[in-house]
Amino acid sequence: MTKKPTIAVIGAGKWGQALHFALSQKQETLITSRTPRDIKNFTDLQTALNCDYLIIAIPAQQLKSWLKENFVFKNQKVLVASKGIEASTGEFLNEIYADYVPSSNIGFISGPSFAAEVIQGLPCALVLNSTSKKLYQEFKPFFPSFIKTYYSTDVIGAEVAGAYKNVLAIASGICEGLNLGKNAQASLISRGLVEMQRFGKNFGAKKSSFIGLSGAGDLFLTASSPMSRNYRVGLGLAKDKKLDEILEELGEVAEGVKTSEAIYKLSKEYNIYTPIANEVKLILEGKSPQDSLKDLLNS
Ligand SMILES: NC(=O)C1=CN([C@@H]2O[C@H](COP(=O)(O)OP(=O)(O)OC[C@H]3O[C@@H](n4cnc5c(N)ncnc54)[C@H](OP(=O)(O)O)[C@@H]3O)[C@@H](O)[C@H]2O)C=CC1
Ligand SMILES: O=C(CO)COP(=O)(O)O
Repeated sequence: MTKKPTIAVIGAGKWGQALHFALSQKQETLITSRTPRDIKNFTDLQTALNCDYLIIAIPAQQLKSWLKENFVFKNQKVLVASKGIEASTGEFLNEIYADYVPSSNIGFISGPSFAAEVIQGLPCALVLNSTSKKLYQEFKPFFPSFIKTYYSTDVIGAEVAGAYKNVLAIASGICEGLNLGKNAQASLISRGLVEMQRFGKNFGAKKSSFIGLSGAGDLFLTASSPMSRNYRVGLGLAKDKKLDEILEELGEVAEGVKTSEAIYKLSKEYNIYTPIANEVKLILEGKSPQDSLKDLLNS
């Protein structure tokens, strides 16, 4: 008799818990995290790492050290749920994972998906991006009927879109907080979409990923709703709050903050025109949003 496959979510923040809820509709799904929690099927890290299938929902900036300290490859199939670019090195997450998991065993989740809605079982559509269609076909049956899954091979496109939209959501929150109006916000979001596509193209991303769920889908979601943590960072910056204070109040990760540094670094290195992301990075460092607005209008 063949053994039933085992699956675990690693990282019990908002997204990890929502994915755990979703996957638990179809099969017993384990969950683990740095801080123990009173959640059904919560387990220790070693038990989770021994599962056949893993979904890893650890913030992008913590990933490298977490993998180094904890991860041992035992032929597990991995789905990455994080959205960000490592700020200190400018590395994409697929590059960081490449030291631990072969490309045949790894996929990246993208698309519009607020954890708060997924954990209520509300419908959504996600893209599972992997060079291996077999990996997609193995993960697909784990997802419940309220989540429609699509397959794409464009790993870098999904990664850039998921990371970049967080920075643009900060910009959009600033726009809202400054009461610049819906015309300005729509212009910002659509130029942001062009900008992220230009950035992605430099790294080999496909255009189609940016006009689909991973790009436009996730950007429209997060850049238009205070449900987004990144958008709320922008609202706070527009009200002249200090970044530390905003992040403390948030109490959850806002990946766009560090990802704006990574984009700034990469855009300088590769000479890519990324005006909106650059202004977000400068505002986070103290530039006045009004000065950024002037500079964007005149660039
Ligand atoms: N929330 C959402 O709607 C969505 C989030 N994402 C992405 O998923 C990722 C996680 O987000 P989310 O769950 O919402 O964030 P949260 O802030 O809710 O949770 C992050 C979790 O990461 C864990 N963590 C933090 N630092 C470390 C570390 N050094 N080692 C191990 N674990 C650590 C913490 O675990 P502990 O509490 O146990 O210490 C914490 O619960 C992000 O990249 C985000 O962009 C993607 C789609 C949707
Ligand atoms: O990625 C998300 C939804 O798809 C969540 O966005 P925030 O991290 O800004 O809340």
